Amino acid sequence: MLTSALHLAGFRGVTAPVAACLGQAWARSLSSHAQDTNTYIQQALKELNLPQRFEKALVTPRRELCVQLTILNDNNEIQTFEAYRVQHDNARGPYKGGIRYHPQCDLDDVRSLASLMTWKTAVMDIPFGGAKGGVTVDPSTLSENELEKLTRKLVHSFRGVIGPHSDIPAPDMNTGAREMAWFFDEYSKYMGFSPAVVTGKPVNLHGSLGREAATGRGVFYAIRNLLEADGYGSIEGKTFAIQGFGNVGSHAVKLLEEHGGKVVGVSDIDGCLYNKDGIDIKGLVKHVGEGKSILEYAHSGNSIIPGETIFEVECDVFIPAALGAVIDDSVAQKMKCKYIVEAANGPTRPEGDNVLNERGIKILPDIYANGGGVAVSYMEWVQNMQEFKWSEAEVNQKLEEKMRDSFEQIWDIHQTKNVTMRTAAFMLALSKVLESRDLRGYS
Ligand SMILES: NC(=O)C1=CN([C@@H]2O[C@H](COP(=O)(O)OP(=O)(O)OC[C@H]3O[C@@H](n4cnc5c(N)ncnc54)[C@H](O)[C@@H]3O)[C@@H](O)[C@H]2O)C=CC1
Ligand SMILES: O=C(O)CCC(=O)C(=O)O
Repeated sequence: MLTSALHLAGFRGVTAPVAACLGQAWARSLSSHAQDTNTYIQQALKELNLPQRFEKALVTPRRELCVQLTILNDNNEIQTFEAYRVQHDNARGPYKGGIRYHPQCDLDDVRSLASLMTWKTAVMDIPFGGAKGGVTVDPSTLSENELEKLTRKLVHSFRGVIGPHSDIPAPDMNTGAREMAWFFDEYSKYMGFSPAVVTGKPVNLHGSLGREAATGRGVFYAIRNLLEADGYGSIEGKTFAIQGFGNVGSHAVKLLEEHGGKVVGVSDIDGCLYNKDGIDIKGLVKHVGEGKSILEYAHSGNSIIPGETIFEVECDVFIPAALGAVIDDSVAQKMKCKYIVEAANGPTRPEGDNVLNERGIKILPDIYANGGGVAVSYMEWVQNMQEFKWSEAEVNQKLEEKMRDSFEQIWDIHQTKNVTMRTAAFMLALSKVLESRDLRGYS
């Protein structure tokens, strides 16, 4: 595959993609998040010895949709929100990627996340491209009724560019099965029954068994593969610290605990819990499931420390599982772990990445480590298309195989080309996307 990428070095030029962003200037300069992702693309292109002329086509999204959503809130007042769908690349298949509800979500953020999806689906060898969506909203300030109205309005605005064969959304931060059910229902009102328009749906509404836990489960397999390949042994007795205890984080550390791992630090938006002897994760999952804050779990040896000190917790593996761009150079200097496994999207900034590489801290990158979610989303889509249902054991087994196959390819490039695992993963992804573009005759 590397050979085919090198062969592509001589291939004809690539078209400037079609991009249309309503309401915001298309040509505005890229700021932090998107530029960070582009830096990693540039590093991999250099290692592949591919000409820089590929860069523009690979970093530029093919389409951007920016809309304003208006809802009548519970007090009968009008509220408006910015929403985005960025379709980055579809050379390998329909656009695919989650929808995030977050107060700091903006176009730059979504651009970066959409690009990461293109590379992630390629690394995971799933026949999809990459996209991402987001709404600038703090969902904790809205009632369930208001969130439902917002989600249905989103479908109304996006329905022209999404579809089971064109662009398939999924959950991301602050969205889950409930929002996906509203999404499926609203889209089906316009287009007829279409369960495959969105993945991550409730199991009783055409969702896949295993999808809810899939990203965290994939992170668990990723850690296991890494420790084994690097000769560091099994998960048993190793220590872990995690930022983020939502869908991805909680499922990942629950499995780590079940396999003998000791989770010494857990942080979320409220703060950080620390216990050098290991936090009882099973108990914490139950506690948080009852709607309580992790900080109310400060007993039996658990102490509360400031949220940002999670990065300084001594452990074998640190898992960022919340927001992007949290590990910059100054945070990277303070980290006391042997490995970082990126469950979040884009948690490490390039300058932080450099520091960590210099310090010998090994990073398993997001485009592989959190790829379990989209892998099982693909399985959900396949089941919807076939009107068939697989057992949870079948789904988990296929996920485990996918995580192993992709890891082996990344590890092989990492070892043979003497590059970081991040660069190896991007080299793998770029070569696949470029090959598809070539085969399709993009010029
Ligand atoms: N849900 C999915 O299937 C996938 C999610 N991801 C990524 O994983 C990450 C987490 O996503 P989810 O678990 O789905 O979101 P979630 O909304 O279920 O949980 C987010 C967690 O992050 C915490 N958090 C938010 N802001 C924080 C801050 N400033 N400091 C510390 N903690 C903070 C929240 O308290 C919560 O525990 C995101 O980067 C997302 O893009 C990646 C692949 C798939
Ligand atoms: O499940 C999916 O389709 C995409 C999930 C996602 O947004 C991600 O992997 O970052």
